[in-house]
Amino acid sequence: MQTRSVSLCHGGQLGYYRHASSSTGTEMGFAVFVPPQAAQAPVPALYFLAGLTCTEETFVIKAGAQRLAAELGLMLVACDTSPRGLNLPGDAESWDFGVGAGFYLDATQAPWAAHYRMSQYINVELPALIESQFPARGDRRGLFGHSMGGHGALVNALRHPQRWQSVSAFAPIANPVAVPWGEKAFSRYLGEDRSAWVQWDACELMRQQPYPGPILVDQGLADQFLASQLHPDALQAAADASGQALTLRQHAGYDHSYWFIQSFIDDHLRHHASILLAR
Ligand SMILES: N[C@@H](CCC(=O)N[C@@H](CS)C(=O)NCC(=O)O)C(=O)O
Repeated sequence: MQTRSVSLCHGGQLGYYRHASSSTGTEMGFAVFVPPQAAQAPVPALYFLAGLTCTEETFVIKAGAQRLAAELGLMLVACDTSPRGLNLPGDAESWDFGVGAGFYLDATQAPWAAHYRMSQYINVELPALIESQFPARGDRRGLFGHSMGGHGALVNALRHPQRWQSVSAFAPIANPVAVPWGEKAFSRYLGEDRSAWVQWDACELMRQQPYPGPILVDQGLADQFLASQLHPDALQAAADASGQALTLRQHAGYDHSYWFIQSFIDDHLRHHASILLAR
């Protein structure tokens, strides 16, 4: 692991790092905010998954999460949205597929399957690295994200509830099998057989087996992607059908941007803290 920079922030420490990832076969960047409480004892870590076109820097710079994380005693971890630097055919032709658009799944189709293994990365490799290099508890992890990363948080928590003790999402792509972003990515990463897609769709997974805890989702009603790509109504229907405890809050006037995230980030940190810091 290589340290790019470390800065004091709200009494804690914000660092940017790089490492050679065995999941992706590339160098991956990530950011960690260590709250001041970690000087006394290991703290819970809350992992953020960003949306299309973002990097590990986006959340750190734009969400405004560090102040309250420092107060609550939560570590924050932000990772990149895909492998980079591979130059696979077609990986840089569009902003919603390939570089910056890994969808937090494990691809099964060539040439993506060898490198686009973001689910393995966020579920296994990154927590192992974080818990060996930082004062993070291995028994209290939270997962949240935005848009493509909201999809990533929901599906990975639903698939691995034993790894993630809390989960929430901002404007998630809630039903990717039914929208253009999901269809484009899944048909290439997972192949044309749609039966393989359902294992990476939050609505489908929730109907099979609800997540064993409450889920918080915030959605802006002026979000430019709401009708075409996000489908929170499908998530609510899946929750109703499966008995999932879901708090879906819809906010008039808010769009898809980090101004929306910044406006509700405190509620998400408190949601995770209420679970991860409970005795
Ligand atoms: N590049 C796209 C927008 C992509 C986009 O909105 N990405 C969202 C996630 S889906 C984001 O968080 N962008 C980074 C930002 O707002 O800082 C466009 O030009 O329309």
